[in-house]
Amino acid sequence: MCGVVGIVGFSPVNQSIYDALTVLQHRGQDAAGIVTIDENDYFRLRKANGLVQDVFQAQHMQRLQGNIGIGHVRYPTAGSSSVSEAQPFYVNSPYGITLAHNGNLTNTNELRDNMLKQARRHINTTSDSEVLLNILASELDKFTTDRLTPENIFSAIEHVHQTIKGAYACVAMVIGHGLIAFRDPNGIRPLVIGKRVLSNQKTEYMVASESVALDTLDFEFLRDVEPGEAIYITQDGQLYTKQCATHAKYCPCIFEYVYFARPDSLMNGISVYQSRILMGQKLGQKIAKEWQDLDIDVVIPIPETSCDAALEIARILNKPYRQGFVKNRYVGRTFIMPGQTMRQRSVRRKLNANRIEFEGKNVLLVDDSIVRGTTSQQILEMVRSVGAKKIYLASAAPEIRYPNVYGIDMPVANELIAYNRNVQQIAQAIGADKLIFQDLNDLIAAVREGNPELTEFECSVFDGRYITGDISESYLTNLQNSRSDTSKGALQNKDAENLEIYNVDQ
Ligand SMILES: O=P(O)(O)OC[C@H]1O[C@H](OP(=O)(O)OP(=O)(O)O)[C@H](O)[C@@H]1O
Ligand SMILES: NC(=O)CC[C@H](N)C(=O)O
Ligand SMILES: [Mg+2]
Repeated sequence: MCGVVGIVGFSPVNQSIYDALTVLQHRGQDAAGIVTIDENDYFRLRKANGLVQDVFQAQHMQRLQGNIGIGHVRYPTAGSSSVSEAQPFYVNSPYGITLAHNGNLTNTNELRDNMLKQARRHINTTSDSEVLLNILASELDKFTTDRLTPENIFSAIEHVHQTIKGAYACVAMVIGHGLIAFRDPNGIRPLVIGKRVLSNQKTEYMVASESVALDTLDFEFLRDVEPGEAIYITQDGQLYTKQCATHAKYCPCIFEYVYFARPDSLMNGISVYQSRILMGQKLGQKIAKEWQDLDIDVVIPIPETSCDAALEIARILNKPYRQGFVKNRYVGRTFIMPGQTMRQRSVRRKLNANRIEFEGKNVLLVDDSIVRGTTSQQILEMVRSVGAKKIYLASAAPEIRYPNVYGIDMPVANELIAYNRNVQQIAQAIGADKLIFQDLNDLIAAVREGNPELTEFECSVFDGRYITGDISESYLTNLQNSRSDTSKGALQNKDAENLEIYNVDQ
């Protein structure tokens, strides 16, 4: 669930893009990149594996000159996690284009073949985002004029929408022109736009995955970029917008609200924080109804994302809410780490139990979601070892039984703890005395309450329905073969690092 940002300003944007990426860090911890256009119309690029604070040193920031730029934090969901697949990507023709992408394409292989056969474009990595950039480049290349008009750009995006499938929220820059941003016709991945009016009345624009990036930089939130819509902001600050898809509709990813997004973001008109409070409320009511005679002493969240929901559950159940775990602030999110071994090792380093809150008590632990069960298995073991009597577990999201193909790295059903198991069997596998999940209808209702105009959500991990209509059994089998934890490990060991052609180490 990468994070993207783009700014068209009237003074250097390097620091602002850096700051925006730091507040989008929760969306991707694997690699970060910034590209700017300097006053001589050269791209200036720095990207590498690591957190934002590690990737950009003073010497990189000084080189990232220019008043227009884009940035990316990466959580790999296609290809490898090698630095050669860090974003933004660059292509030199036409004009010189760079692009950063959040999401995942579902027809990448076919597109890659077509690019080679029809446009004679070679793609040097296994990244779907490099394919996407080449499709955009190839569409822009069809105009023979020296300068593209806004209509040319929108027409190119229309064709991009017709060609690619899947989820994408993108920012791109074209030398001599400006910044382009666009969102897939289902609006699966988020994208917002904001502005900042300077004292000389000039307006700077910013697009970002989450509104929290606008807040941090004192940009005024304008609105969500609509599904299918494209935004074009020229290098001198003129804003153009157009709906570029014929059947655009809102079907945003519900997992953004469950886990990915920051609670202080406003996404598709819905406060993420409010949706989590409501998830807690609904689950609290279900627990009160179904576990009437359960003797719960205390409600404890598994930090960090579950805290908002857990607090509300405690309120509904009229039980004390306690911080039973201490979270190590120097360990990031475990779910978005690339391999299962790393995820497993990190849970124990990240969370430690406060014995006093557990000893001799019946505890209700709350998590926002249970995916592979990595967190809950280890946490429950730890909680038992510090003397908890009974351990009950509640998940603010329903059982996750299906792979995701739109930008969440859960490509294989049998890696999911709920796959082929009923609630009792999951409880047993995790080691819980009792387990309860949110109902899907309640989850949808909790999120929808913030914006009742939204009628559809992308819920495939819960119900196995894929909105783009192109996900077959054989697609999922291929995905399993290429992206399971075992095959990813093999790729990493082979030669993914050698794919690099741009040396970005310095
Ligand atoms: O069942 P699993 O495969 O372990 O995945 C689910 C867990 O992973 C996430 O936490 P994470 O540590 O990524 O981030 P957080 O601090 O935001 O909760 C999520 O909040 C759950 O706790
Ligand atoms: N999580 C994402 O949005 C990933 C973007 C892209 N598919 C990549 O793997 O780099
Ligand atoms: Mg968590």
